[in-house]
Amino acid sequence: MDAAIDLTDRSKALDLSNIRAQLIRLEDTITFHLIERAQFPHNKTIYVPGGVPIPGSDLSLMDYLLQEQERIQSRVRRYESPDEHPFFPQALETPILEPLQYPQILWANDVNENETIKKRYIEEIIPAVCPTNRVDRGASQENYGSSASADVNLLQALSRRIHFGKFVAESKFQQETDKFVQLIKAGDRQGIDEAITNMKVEQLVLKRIETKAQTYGSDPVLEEYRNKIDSEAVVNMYKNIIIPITKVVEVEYLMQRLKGTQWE
Ligand SMILES: O=C(O)C(=O)C[C@]1(C(=O)O)C=C[C@@H](O)C=C1
Repeated sequence: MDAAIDLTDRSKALDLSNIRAQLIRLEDTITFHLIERAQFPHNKTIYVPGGVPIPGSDLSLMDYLLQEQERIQSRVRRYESPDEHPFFPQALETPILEPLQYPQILWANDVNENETIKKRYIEEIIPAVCPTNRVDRGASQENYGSSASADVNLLQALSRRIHFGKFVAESKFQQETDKFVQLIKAGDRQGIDEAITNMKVEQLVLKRIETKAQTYGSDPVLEEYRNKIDSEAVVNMYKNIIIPITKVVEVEYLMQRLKGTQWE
């Protein structure tokens, strides 16, 4: 089954089972990128502005690489796609490719949780996945570039997964419009949060991600390559960071959903 979501077809893009299939596929991407990152030490220096001297920039090495990656990817339309959100909007350039015509799927909104995602990534995810109490004491200068490259891949995948919450929210709004209009009009963020929450689905996500971290994180043949990634850290990351921020995206998207509509 090809689970890649078709953003050129509105009804498919808003079908909740298609959206969830996309979230499931992104779990694989995130798990594999985590395994890539976890083979290197924490390398704290790459997250500190000026920690690694960069000619003409006082950004951290990771921010520098992320910004430059976004700049070049903007040229091939990455940020025209409604499921992509930049960390450095000011770095984006006019695409060299012709614009694509996407049907309107999402309502106009300016929700972008990337600052929060990056902060929690640096402060919580990386220390849990790449602990400093290793034999290398958490640093190896020769892996700075590789570590930052893995970070960029991971942050982009996490951002995509989390901002898919907008499609989930739009789909739920379509399903239960009257209920959401009332909650949104009342400014009831907590009520919206409760209405978009599905504990059963969350439990399934956590169970599945644990199995994936354990399975993908161990070599099928070589005993010494077991537990390439701490599955408990991965489950906690989903439970405490990814799912909660996805819900913030859903709630904040819905809070803007009535602008310019008949319900405003
Ligand atoms: O699948 C959904 O319905 C979502 O809203 C996504 C998600 C998640 O982040 O995985 C978030 C909130 C729900 O409680 C369940 C799952």
